[in-house]
Amino acid sequence: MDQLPPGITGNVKRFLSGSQKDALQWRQIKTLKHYTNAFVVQDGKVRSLVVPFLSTAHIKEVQILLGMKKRGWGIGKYNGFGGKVDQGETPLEAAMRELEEEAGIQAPLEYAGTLIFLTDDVEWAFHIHIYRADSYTGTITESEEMKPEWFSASPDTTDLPPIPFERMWETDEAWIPLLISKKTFIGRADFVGPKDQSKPYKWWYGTVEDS
Ligand SMILES: COc1nc(N)nc2c1ncn2[C@H]1C[C@H](O)[C@@H](COP(=O)(O)OP(=O)(O)OP(=O)(O)O)O1
Repeated sequence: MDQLPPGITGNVKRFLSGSQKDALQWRQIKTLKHYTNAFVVQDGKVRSLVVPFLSTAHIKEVQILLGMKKRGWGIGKYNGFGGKVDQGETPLEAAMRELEEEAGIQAPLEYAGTLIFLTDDVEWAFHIHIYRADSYTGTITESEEMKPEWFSASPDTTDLPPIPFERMWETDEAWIPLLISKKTFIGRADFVGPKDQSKPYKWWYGTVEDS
């Protein structure tokens, strides 16, 4: 196995890695702050596609709920719902709280993966606990922080817009497919540049193997 980036542990298998400039090293992790990010991924309608001269294929749509961040860190970007883990909370409790505060819903969240992000303007490493759920209860409601919207993970079969990767954090495109296909993942991405224009220069994503 190739050398794992600092902060990545466990029985992992590399899925994708890269760098803009090979000479640059991983940033040093001085302190970690814990964050959450929660996604609802649900089956949509079953569509029938007629394949000429062959048969009719029945394709199930997959839909993902994202929120457009209206303020603060990552403003204007689409992401899952989440924020800092408060003192005395477990990451799961924080994820449930943030999902309710930001999207107005409750969901049976399950652990999906872990991401570590470092960047110029912030001296700590973001340790993000990612969760997903297949269903939710309550009414999806826009909050002061997030504007929720459904997107399609199977764009040819639906009227919903495709996942807006061009308006998400760069490198999200690497792990969102793992989240959707329920493969537990772990990753790290180091960014450079000022806050709203920071770009990844080194990244590593892997799947977590059963031990
Ligand atoms: C590249 O960096 C990031 N990528 C992705 N996909 N998500 C990220 C990245 N950096 C941070 N995040 C996530 C982690 C959290 O879910 C939010 C940030 O949380 P926020 O700063 O809004 O924390 P809150 O507790 O909500 O802050 P308030 O005090 O403003 O409520 O973004």
